[in-house]
Amino acid sequence: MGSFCLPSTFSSCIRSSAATNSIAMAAFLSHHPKILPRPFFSRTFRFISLSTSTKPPRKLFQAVRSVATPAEGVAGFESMISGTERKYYLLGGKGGVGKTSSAAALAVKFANSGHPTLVVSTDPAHSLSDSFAQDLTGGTLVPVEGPDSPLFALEINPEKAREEFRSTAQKNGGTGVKDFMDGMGLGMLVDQLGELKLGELLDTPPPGLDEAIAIAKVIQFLESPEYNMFTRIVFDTAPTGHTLRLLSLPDFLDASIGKILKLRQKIASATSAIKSVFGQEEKRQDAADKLERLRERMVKVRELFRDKESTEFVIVTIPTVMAVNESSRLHASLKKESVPVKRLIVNQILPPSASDCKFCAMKRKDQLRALDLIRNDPELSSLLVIEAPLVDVEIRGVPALKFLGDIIWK
Ligand SMILES: Nc1ncnc2c1ncn2[C@@H]1O[C@H](COP(=O)(O)OP(=O)(O)OP(=O)(O)O)[C@@H](O)[C@H]1O
Repeated sequence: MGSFCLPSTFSSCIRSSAATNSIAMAAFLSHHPKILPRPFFSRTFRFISLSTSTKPPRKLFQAVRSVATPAEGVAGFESMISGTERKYYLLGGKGGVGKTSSAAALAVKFANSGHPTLVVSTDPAHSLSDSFAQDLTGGTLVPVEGPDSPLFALEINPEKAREEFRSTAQKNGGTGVKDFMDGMGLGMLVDQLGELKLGELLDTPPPGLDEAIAIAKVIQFLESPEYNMFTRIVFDTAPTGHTLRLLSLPDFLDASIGKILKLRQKIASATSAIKSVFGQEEKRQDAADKLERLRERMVKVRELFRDKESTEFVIVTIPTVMAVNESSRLHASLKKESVPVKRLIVNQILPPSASDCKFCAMKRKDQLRALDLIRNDPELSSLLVIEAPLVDVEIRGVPALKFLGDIIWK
């Protein structure tokens, strides 16, 4: 009999029956015989069962099913896969609640539904590689093996990008920096920062640089033919604070660029007569044009984040008072930024207990209270709540993500 143990004082509490597991596994495999690599067959997926008795298959499937509380006008997963125009899904929430697992599972589900999909991590502490059990580091597109349609992953590595930036700055006396930033779609910022000491700037990176790099990648998605094939793009975002900075950065850059342009205009009108005599007028105009183009791109990114037709932010949480409160604040901030939010995943829910496990019963009671809090929260009650169960193995690799995705996304 397989068992799942909480701290040793409670170790007698939680058990899952091997029979139950094998039923779940057999059902899973009968539907998806091809996708499992050999070693996976030896693994079993179990939902924590608080009962010591073996449940019949039908009961098991009730436990396996996630529960979606309908919110008015929010359709299920079918609506997420309908249409071949590109859609963006951003998943975010408090640290450790299951953002990466839910995002990776969604990406696998999209790819298995026929959508060439890209999953991007903008969390400086990446865990996509761990989630897919594949090395996805390096800052380039990496194909993920397993799904029916192409699935690529990209971990944006702000520290590595900053390092590259710093070393080119040092090696080439600054000239290589422009090429690097051009590659990131941010070349014009270098022109603007030209007179600043970049080396010093990067030793103490200004707040928002990580997000600027992530935004630069978003700009690439919008413009580069390399990314044209993707009809679904899933973002695994950093914990709440970073995400909000990421979302408000286009506004900030747009405003800053606007100010720079205005300032330049003023200086230009004072000096243009002199400069044109010395042949610098054309160069100045060219720089202003580029800045204006960058500003336009920022406007595009901002519009993208707010476009109800193409973008949705999914909040992921767990049933604890702290996580629910943070989700409520996150939704309020996203609303303020006019970012569309429809769904709330409540992850890691314990199933009802049939045993006398006091620890589990108390934990579940707490969780039910938190679920109640969600139902009565003015920010969260309007969202479609997707309840996802706690499983007793780590969700790693495509088969496991497919399994989780089939539970959450329907
Ligand atoms: N429903 C679940 N049942 C069991 N374990 C889960 C479940 N969801 C997530 N986990 C596990 O919880 C851990 C954290 O999950 P994950 O990395 O997806 O969270 P995160 O919110 O992305 O974390 P971070 O904020 O650190 O990036 C992982 O070990 C993952 O396997």
